[in-house]
Amino acid sequence: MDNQLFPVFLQLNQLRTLLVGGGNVALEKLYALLGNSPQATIMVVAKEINPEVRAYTVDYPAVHLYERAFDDTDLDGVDLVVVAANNPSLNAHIRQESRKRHLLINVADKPDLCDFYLGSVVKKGNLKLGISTNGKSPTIAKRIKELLNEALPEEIDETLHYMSQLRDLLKGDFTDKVRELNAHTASLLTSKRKHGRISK
Ligand SMILES: C[C@@]1(CC(=O)O)C2=NC(=C\c3[nH]c(c(CCC(=O)O)c3CC(=O)O)Cc3[nH]c(c(CC(=O)O)c3CCC(=O)O)/C=C3\N/C(=C\2)[C@@H](CCC(=O)O)[C@]3(C)CC(=O)O)/[C@H]1CCC(=O)O
Ligand SMILES: NC(=O)c1ccc[n+]([C@@H]2O[C@H](COP(=O)([O-])OP(=O)(O)OC[C@H]3O[C@@H](n4cnc5c(N)ncnc54)[C@H](O)[C@@H]3O)[C@@H](O)[C@H]2O)c1
Repeated sequence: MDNQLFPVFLQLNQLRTLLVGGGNVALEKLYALLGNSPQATIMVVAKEINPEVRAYTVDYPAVHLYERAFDDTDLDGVDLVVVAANNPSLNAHIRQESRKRHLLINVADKPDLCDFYLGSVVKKGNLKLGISTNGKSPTIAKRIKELLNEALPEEIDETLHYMSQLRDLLKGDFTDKVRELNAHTASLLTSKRKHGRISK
């Protein structure tokens, strides 16, 4: 199967997300959503919301918990849907209703029902890398995350700040700016090549 996934980085803080389910898998999804986007507005709907979900979300005022069964009207006014419920026919129903409304949906661990997948994430300040294995092995995605976390220096964020300031100082048209920014960063690659860490 070829790899058709198109990566994007969502401003979840500007969107409304519905999470159906309040168990362990829902908690994992909340870690992923709020860990990256602490101001995300999330409506959690579940027949039973476990105490860990309650405890974790207490510090996030934009998360709203509703302990009751899912209703189709929960899809009104949301942008994104994440399902972590333990009921296959409910999953299929929410998938169908979401598509009718042109809402993008993720059903945890059910690639066939997903419009988008969650990825493993490496974060160093302003640098964020999303890792996908096209659904082949989330375990490998996790290992690559750990590898890159160790390999990338924390100082990379300082470099980003410096480059951002430099860009603001540069005069000239777009082409001139790009040329100058490339010239300033070319040494990053050549010094690594010299030390044999990047092969050509
Ligand atoms: C990124 C991460 C985000 C998150 O969930 O937060 C994520 N899964 C994570 C972990 C993880 N999930 C599972 C294991 C157990 C070991 C294993 O199966 O490898 C582990 C590893 C662990 O926990 O150590 C079980 C599992 N997951 C899926 C299936 C079904 C299938 O593959 O067919 C099954 C089997 C269920 C079963 O056996 O019944 C499917 C999906 N999981 C995805 C994302 C999407 C593809 C991402 C990609 O392309 O790589 C996709 C397609 C849809 C989605 O759920 O979005 C997080 C990364 C870890 C991290 O960064 O720490
Ligand atoms: N727990 C795991 O490690 C794991 C791993 C892989 C896959 N899964 C799958 O992920 C799914 C969720 O797992 P879990 O461990 O979080 O299960 P769970 O039983 O802890 O949680 C399921 C949640 O779905 C809610 N729910 C059920 N019917 C509902 C309805 N009609 N409306 C609203 N909420 C409803 C329940 O109230 C509960 O909060 C299951 O399908 C499970 O097979 C779980």
